[in-house]
Amino acid sequence: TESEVVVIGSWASMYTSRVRIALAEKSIGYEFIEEDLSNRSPLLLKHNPIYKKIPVMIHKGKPICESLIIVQYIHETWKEGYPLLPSDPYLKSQAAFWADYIDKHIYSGAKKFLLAKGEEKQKGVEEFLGYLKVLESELGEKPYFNGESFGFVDMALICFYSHIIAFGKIGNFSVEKDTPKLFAWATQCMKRESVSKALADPNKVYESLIAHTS
Ligand SMILES: N[C@@H](CCC(=O)N[C@@H](CSO)C(=O)NCC(=O)O)C(=O)O
Repeated sequence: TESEVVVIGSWASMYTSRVRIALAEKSIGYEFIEEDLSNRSPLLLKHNPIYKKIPVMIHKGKPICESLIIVQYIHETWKEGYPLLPSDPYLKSQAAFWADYIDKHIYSGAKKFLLAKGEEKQKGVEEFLGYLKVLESELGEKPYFNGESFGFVDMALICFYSHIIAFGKIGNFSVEKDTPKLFAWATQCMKRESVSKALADPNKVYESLIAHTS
């Protein structure tokens, strides 16, 4: 693979979608390699020997791992075009805080109820909705987490949207009813081609989740 930019990822991986959104916002072309995590490729093992996870971005032969770090690398490497992070250090710190909050709570929170039954499941769903409500109150009346324009935190969360819809099917909650502000925000983000082209179909995500959690 001699393309200048290569992404090793998967259609079902929200973290991979994050990188695809960032590259699209910067109009950077790349080669995409679909990884089979049940049978990892030598390329993945070579370029992410520590975590053996996707996504990995390979730029001029050198690997960058961890989706938020990849987005920051893209921001710093391709300086022209759409800004992926605020230039102000304080605003950048707040964006990093909320992206970190998302990565600490959203997927791990969902896993609590995806595999649970009955009382445990209900408790897990309430806890998960609690994390979404914290994000909802952080969003407040702003159109985007970063304020007036789509930015780093928006990218960090919207990549989960198809999964959150699928989680709602399993956990019997509705984003539209339970977190209406997030629903309105996501609907707005989905109008961006960079987002709509990167996210998996929620039904496909749902099918793969129940296949893996039944
Ligand atoms: N913090 C990392 C998480 C990547 C990840 O978990 N990727 C998953 C696929 S997406 O659900 C993965 O590679 N899982 C394989 C494994 O956990 O072994 C990031 O932001 O890039």
